[in-house]
Amino acid sequence: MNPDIVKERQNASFDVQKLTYILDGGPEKTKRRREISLVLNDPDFDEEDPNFLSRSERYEQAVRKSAQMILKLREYGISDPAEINCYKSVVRGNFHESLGLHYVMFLPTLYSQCDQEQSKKWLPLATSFEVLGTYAQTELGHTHLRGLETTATFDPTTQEFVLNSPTVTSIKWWPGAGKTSNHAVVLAQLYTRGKCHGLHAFIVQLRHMDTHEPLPILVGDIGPKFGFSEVDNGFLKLDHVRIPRENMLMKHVEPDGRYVKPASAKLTYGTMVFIRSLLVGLSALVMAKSCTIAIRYSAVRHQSEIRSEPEPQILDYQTQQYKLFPLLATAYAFSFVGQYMTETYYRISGDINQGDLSELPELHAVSAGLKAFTTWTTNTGIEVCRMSCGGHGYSRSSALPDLYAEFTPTCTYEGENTVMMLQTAYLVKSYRQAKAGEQLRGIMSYLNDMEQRHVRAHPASARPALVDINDLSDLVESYKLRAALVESAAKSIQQELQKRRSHEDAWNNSAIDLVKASDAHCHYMVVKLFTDKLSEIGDPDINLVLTTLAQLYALHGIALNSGDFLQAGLLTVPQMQQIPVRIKELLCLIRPNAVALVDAFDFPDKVLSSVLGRYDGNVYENLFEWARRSPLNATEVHESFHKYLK
Ligand SMILES: CCCCCCCC/C=C\CCCCCCCCCCCC(=O)SCCNC(=O)CCNC(=O)[C@H](O)C(C)(C)COP(=O)(O)OP(=O)(O)OC[C@H]1O[C@@H](n2cnc3c(N)ncnc32)[C@H](O)[C@@H]1OP(=O)(O)O
Ligand SMILES: Cc1cc2nc3c(=O)[nH]c(=O)nc-3n(C[C@H](O)[C@H](O)[C@H](O)COP(=O)(O)OP(=O)(O)OC[C@H]3O[C@@H](n4cnc5c(N)ncnc54)[C@H](O)[C@@H]3O)c2cc1C
Repeated sequence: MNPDIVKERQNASFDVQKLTYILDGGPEKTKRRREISLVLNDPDFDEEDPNFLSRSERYEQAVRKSAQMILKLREYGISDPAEINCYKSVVRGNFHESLGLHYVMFLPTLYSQCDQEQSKKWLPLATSFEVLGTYAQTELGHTHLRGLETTATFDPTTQEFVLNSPTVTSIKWWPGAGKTSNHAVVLAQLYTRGKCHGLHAFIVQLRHMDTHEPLPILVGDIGPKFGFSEVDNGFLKLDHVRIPRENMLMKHVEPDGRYVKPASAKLTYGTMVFIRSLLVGLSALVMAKSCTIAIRYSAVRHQSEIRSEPEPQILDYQTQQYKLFPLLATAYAFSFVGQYMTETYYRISGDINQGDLSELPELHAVSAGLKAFTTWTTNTGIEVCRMSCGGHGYSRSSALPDLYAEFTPTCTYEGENTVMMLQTAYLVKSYRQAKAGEQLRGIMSYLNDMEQRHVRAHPASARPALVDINDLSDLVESYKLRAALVESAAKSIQQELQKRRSHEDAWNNSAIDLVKASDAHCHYMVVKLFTDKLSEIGDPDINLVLTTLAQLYALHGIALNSGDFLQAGLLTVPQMQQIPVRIKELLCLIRPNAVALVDAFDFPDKVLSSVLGRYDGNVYENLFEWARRSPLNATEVHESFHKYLK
């Protein structure tokens, strides 16, 4: 064990184990997660470091691993979805799996959209993996749902739908598992009795069940990408492919071609809401991994000098702490927000299953906004962690390049982030309702008293100083009032309308304000949820260290967005000047606990797969060992010498 890291752990002021329990949701859950993590010792999962393999080899290794996972899940009798998820995230490490789409999109779509008869037919096939599925929605030319071109036209004479990609732009593009799957949920515009009824979901068989040969359908892999090398993102061109009427999910077409309206057309989009909710938790997980690597490495790396003494640990540099500790605070904040998002998703989708759709718009708005907010922040955070590790952060042995490459598409897939932020229509609508005197409930209720508070541009000196910057509840209140930026967005729309612009143009001309408002709303939610969580934590040592992190998260966010807080007169200039001073004090308070705080995330070394982030801190000897395994070192003299240089 590296002596620096040993010393760091001795300095901790709290019980790391107890904090792990809080993150997991209780000691029982930690125990079970650790039991599941024992799978890492299973020799059937021994594998080559993917960084040393070609794309095809990586795909093959991933398929083998996916198949092994299925067998092992059966062998160990793991069937609870949360446990399956835990098991898989341990085995997957920092990479995706080729059967990922089957689990996260194909199966959930079947679960939520099959009627009884369809469930009877498809669920046994899909849960036994005879049917391997993907989710084919995006097209070469469009992602916007109303713009999708693939059609499904009902033919009452044969009781079939005819699926067609009429143009190049209508070819399905991106769905994972182009080579792996034999079925797809295809999203297509439904036509019956000559009328279009919008987007609906259909189950389409793509390949022969025994030979895996494609049916008369063009299907394949779209080629190498920035990351996602284990995943065969695919293309799919349907040329008048016929499927039985029963393959339409939720069965909205009667045998005579009559269309039966669903309770809400948006139920077809439910799987996206599910994944967006999951991505909030994934952001927390990846931010936590990145911080673990960068902070442990910063504790064992010595460089340069502060005083004329031996080289200090780089974690002692104030600038290093300023790079990493706000991200550490963010990892904790997002972990609690991830827990909230999961609970909210299951609560509201439970109500939806019971026929109560009243909270669907809020679930959509919150999951879209938090997905965008947390993935954007994490995406930037991983790169900060990588650069804070200097040159060694650039080596794939650090895992940080892979974490970035695998994570960055979360800002794009499942709804491009700007587009998701623009789903703030709900916020503006809520604002208008509140203004008209309606009492809002839930997370939007803060808009109820906006008219009284009138938060808008004010000379800061003209307002009383409302805020004690050391008081978290005051900071939450400030974020809440800043979230009233929605008022500016609503006003911008109003001004545009007064200029006789159409509603659509008024919206587009206010889009920057809308995204800002949405961002401010999400930021408020994160600060509030982090602060609320503190009241649940009884252990005084843990409460203290998490309060310090929550203060750092809140103040750092204000420092980064000082213009908003000053403009709205929420903080005075002298208060603003105190914030950097307080941030520096908080960095000093966090410093002795930094390693313990990342230890509490409890990532096994094999899951982190990072030489820099090793628990024992023995970085240098293992970096050397890793480099020696590079395929270029397989022979002392590379064949290119004989071919070209000699
Ligand atoms: C420590 C913590 C541990 C936690 C561990 C967590 C572990 C997690 C493990 C695994 C994680 C999963 C890993 C994932 C790997 C996944 C691999 C990749 C998957 C990628 C798959 C995809 O990308 S699939 C394709 C996705 N495509 C999109 O998202 C398209 C985006 N576009 C849209 O959604 C829509 O076009 C739009 C919303 C932008 C517009 O909708 P529409 O076209 O209908 O137009 P309107 O603007 O008119 O909207 C009408 C109306 O409907 C409302 N609305 C829209 N969408 C919804 C919805 N989904 N639900 C409810 N309501 C909706 C909209 O707000 C409008 O409302 P109005 O009231 O009429 O204004
Ligand atoms: C790794 C990966 C896996 C994927 N897996 C799947 C899958 O399994 N199944 C599937 O169906 N799809 C999948 N996708 C596709 C993914 O869902 C889309 O790429 C995503 O929804 C974004 O759409 P787009 O690529 O068309 O981007 P575009 O919408 O073309 O975005 C390009 C730019 O235009 C801007 N823009 C677009 N519309 C607006 C607007 N209304 N207002 C303001 N700005 C706008 C965006 O902000 C962005 O800056 C995957 C994508 C990736 C990268």
